[in-house]
Amino acid sequence: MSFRLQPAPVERLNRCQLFGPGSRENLFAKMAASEADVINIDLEDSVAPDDKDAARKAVVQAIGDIDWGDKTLSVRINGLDTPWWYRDVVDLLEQASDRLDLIMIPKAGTASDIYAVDALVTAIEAAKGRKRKLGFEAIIESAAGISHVEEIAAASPRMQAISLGAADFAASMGMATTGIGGTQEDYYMLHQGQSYWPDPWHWATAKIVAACRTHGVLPVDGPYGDFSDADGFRAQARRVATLGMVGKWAIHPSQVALANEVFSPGEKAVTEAREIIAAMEDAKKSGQGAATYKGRLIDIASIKQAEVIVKQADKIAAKSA
Ligand SMILES: CC(=O)SCCNC(=O)CCNC(=O)[C@H](O)C(C)(C)COP(=O)(O)OP(=O)(O)OC[C@H]1O[C@@H](n2cnc3c(N)ncnc32)[C@H](O)[C@@H]1OP(=O)(O)O
Ligand SMILES: O=CC(=O)O
Ligand SMILES: [Mg+2]
Repeated sequence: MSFRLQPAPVERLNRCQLFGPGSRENLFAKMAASEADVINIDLEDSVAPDDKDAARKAVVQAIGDIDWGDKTLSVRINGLDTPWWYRDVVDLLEQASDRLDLIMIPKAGTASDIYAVDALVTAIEAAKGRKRKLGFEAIIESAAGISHVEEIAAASPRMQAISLGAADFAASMGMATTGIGGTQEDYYMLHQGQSYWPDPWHWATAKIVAACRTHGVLPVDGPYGDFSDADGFRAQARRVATLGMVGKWAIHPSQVALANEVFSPGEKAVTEAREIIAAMEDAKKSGQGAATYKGRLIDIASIKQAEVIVKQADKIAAKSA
């Protein structure tokens, strides 16, 4: 282990981030009433250019007007390659209430992108005497973003989460697909006449998780476009959960329960994790660093693995208490 301990990410649930266009005001109350841990109101790609100004105005208003309960509230601003992003930041910080928790920076390509937004946010917070410091989340959805993901994760103490955006990522990488996430028909292996479909998102997912874990940032999976395919969503979510991601976006309300289900450890997993911790306590008392649990090796590392599950279960229990 490096002498530098791995920093802990922010202590909050992030199982599901529900998205909705900032131009569809009638969805805001429905989003607030959902079971998602995080709400992302979008000013970027789901809002048409002609609607940008009206959407921004509506979002600024809704941040203060709607009861968002205990949800983490985030607004996705426009990309730094557009004429809209600075106005998004200025109006959100000058005019919206401090109920806003985060802004999401799309298409982050380098640490300088985060730095530029940080500089603007810091200046407005000081000028306006805003008491709550705004947090950031970013989307990795370009070749540049995935190449520089570690410096992006480290770019600002405001950074709380990073998502993989499969749609723009596929476009930027020149991938031969129009699907958003999930299995890709032509990405297969042939063995003895049988086809197998590996995960084309695996490399990017693992790279994002490593960068995030190094710098105490939450790694999150982005959209699964086919919202009629619950099984496909579940499979994608289970794969990224296994690789260390803490949650997934929902681009339709039907995906919220699916994400919550996958990123909430089941009773069996929690019981087993608690039993492993207890078995290791017993082992320690008798001076052993390793023990046997259900016929398999457990050791000090098993405690840390089990704690990931127990901590998540405790956070969920605290939320519903
Ligand atoms: C690649 C990316 O960047 S993804 C992130 C950006 N994209 C987005 O934010 C898109 C988010 N999703 C949406 O805009 C919509 O869900 C769509 C366009 C996909 C489908 O919208 P609709 O055709 O209205 O969906 P549908 O008719 O199935 O809606 C069913 C119900 O859920 C509501 N609903 C739909 N989307 C949402 C949402 N995002 N949040 C909350 N409620 C919603 C509808 O108002 C409707 O409510 P009702 O039963 O009270 O009438
Ligand atoms: O913004 C998200 C994406 O998948 O692109
Ligand atoms: Mg995108």
